[in-house]
Amino acid sequence: MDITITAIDVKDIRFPTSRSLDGSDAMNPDPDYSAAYVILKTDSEYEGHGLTFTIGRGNEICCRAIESMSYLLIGNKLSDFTSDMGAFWKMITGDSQLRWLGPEKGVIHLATGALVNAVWDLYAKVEGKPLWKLLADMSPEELVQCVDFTYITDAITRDAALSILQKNEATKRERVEELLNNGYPAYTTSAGWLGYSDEKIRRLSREAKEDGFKHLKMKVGSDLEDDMRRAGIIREVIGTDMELMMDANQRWDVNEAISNMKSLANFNPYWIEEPTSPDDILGHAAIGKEIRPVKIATGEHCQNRVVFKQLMQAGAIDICQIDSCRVGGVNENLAIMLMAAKFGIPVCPHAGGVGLCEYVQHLSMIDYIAISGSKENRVIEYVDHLHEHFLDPVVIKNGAYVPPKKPGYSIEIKKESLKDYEFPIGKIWQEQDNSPFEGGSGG
Ligand SMILES: C[C@H](O)[C@@H](O)[C@@H](O)[C@H](O)C(=O)O
Ligand SMILES: [Mg+2]
Repeated sequence: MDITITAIDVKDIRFPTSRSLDGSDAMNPDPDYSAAYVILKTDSEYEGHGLTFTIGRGNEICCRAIESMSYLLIGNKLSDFTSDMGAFWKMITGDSQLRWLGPEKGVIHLATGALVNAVWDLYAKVEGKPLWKLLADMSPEELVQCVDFTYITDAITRDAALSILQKNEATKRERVEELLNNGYPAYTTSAGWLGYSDEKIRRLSREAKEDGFKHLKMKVGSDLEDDMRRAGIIREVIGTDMELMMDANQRWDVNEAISNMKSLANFNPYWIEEPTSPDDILGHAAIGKEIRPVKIATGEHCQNRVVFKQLMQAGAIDICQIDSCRVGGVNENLAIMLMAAKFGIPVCPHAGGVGLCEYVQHLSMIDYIAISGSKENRVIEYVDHLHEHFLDPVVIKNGAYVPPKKPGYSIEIKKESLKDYEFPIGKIWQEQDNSPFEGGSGG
């Protein structure tokens, strides 16, 4: 079937999560989880949905960027894109006037992520498959065709990527079966938000353990004494057979990160995430040298495959935290996961936010099936917020993501939620208490 993209709807969707301090960390004390949300309309019954994640104010800027890019899609047939997904990606990031705003970073790249993912959602729906399966059914040649290797050939060539995929081809089916039986392991961040009281942290840590999670992440980076006290509470509840990860959300300078992690090492952290600026490749390398065996994790603010490449080349990261829509969507994440496989670095995606869990499960699954071929030392972040707004929400069983079965990229938000949470006209934002203009969450 061939369909044409006829129009693009963009919506500014915001959830007032700052009221309960869900998602709070040392850098971001009051996030309102938000989505610059896009719907690709077609001349058929199919729609492609996509979003990029922000934490509130400025979400409208992402929406405007998506609108500015939409002319690149409208009027095109889906098959114009799907016949060569790599060329599609080069086209959508290649408009010279729009590219000037990045290139391939910041708001314009967040907008790219939303649009690229919406095209993949549409493609998967038309093919009647969940995205992970659509990718799993591609031959190594088809999968490698989705990747734009511009700027990364010094780390991975098309041929090197192809041989990684070919090596895994014969055993792909076994891993699909294994995934369907056991799912993909998750870790939880739900217990560790910085704004939560000690009682709440204690209760949620206990629940995480009872729910079968083997890894839990806490926030650090506000005050060292406070971080140590909270780490002590969590360790007391989860014991020593669960891994504890720490996330500083870019709060520290390089030397500060080293000295604080020397103190926090007493709690045996598995990794420290975003210890410093996401752009500081040499800084991450320096921190890693001083604090290993604690691992260095980063990626949720890593702007594109080029920075990931350098982090890997410099031996600056031990854990690669891809983000589904910070970079340019599925295609660029395939490039990053292929590089990670080449460098032997486990991919543990950033999730949570709104819709990020729904998205990244598909990416980790294709990583396991076709790229790294392994689940060893790999976990997907899981956060228990806002899933009720999705038509095909994630399912977690025994601390693992259950592979989605419905066609698409699992990112479609329910119509009523799109209406109620649209900023500033939706009913949630019209209620006085939530108004950002009245001393509410938006400040
Ligand atoms: C503001 C957000 O909730 C962040 O704290 C969150 O994305 C976090 O860094 C994470 O790793 O989940
Ligand atoms: Mg983080």
